[in-house]
Amino acid sequence: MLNVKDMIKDVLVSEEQIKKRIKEIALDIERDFPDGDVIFIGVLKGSVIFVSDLMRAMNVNVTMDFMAVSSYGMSSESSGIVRILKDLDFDIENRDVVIVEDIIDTGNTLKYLYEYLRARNPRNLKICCLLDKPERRKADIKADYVGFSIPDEFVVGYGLDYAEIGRHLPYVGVLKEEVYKKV
Ligand SMILES: O=P(O)(O)OC[C@H]1O[C@H](OP(=O)(O)OP(=O)(O)O)[C@H](O)[C@@H]1O
Ligand code: HPA
Ligand SMILES: [Mg+2]
Repeated sequence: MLNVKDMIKDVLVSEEQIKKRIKEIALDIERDFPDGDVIFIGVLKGSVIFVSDLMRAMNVNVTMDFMAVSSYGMSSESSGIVRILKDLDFDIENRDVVIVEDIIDTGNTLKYLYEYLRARNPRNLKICCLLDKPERRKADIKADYVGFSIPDEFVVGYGLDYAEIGRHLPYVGVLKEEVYKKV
């Protein structure tokens, strides 16, 4: 059986780099919300690993909720259509909210989510993403907290998948092109 590690071309962001950057992002969020009581909204499934590590780096109270959306499905190309598969459990009106995502690629997912959650009148609505691929942007959306800006390559690991493969890797790696491009 093909090992996921044989599908990786290079390690783009190492486990150590991720750990260090998460501490810095946590400090930035604490600086913006020193009283805590922030709601982190993780976007399933890709952000699960990031949101759980980021929460544990926080020294103020945070609560978590999740939304499930999907636009990529089993492909490496965004369909452009964002489907909500699970909505929030909690009311966010007048609350300080941070959407926590693994990656902004075309921006379609976050643009949709941002507008959707803005309509519920939170006091603050921020976006935090581990990875940003600015070259690929189609929707006009920017994150307030960014872990790493990366080139236009399809990556997996640390929550990110290709057809559900690779989420468990502790680092972010570039997928070999032959895995997702039919030649
Ligand atoms: O900026 P975009 O082009 O919209 O791409 C980013 C989104 O795509 C991926 O999710 P996916 O739909 O693959 O679901 P998953 O998190 O369950 O893997 C990723 O986790 C982001 O949510
Ligand atoms: O590079 C990526 N990898 C995994 N999932 C993604 N969703 C958008 N871009 C990516
Ligand atoms: Mg995915």
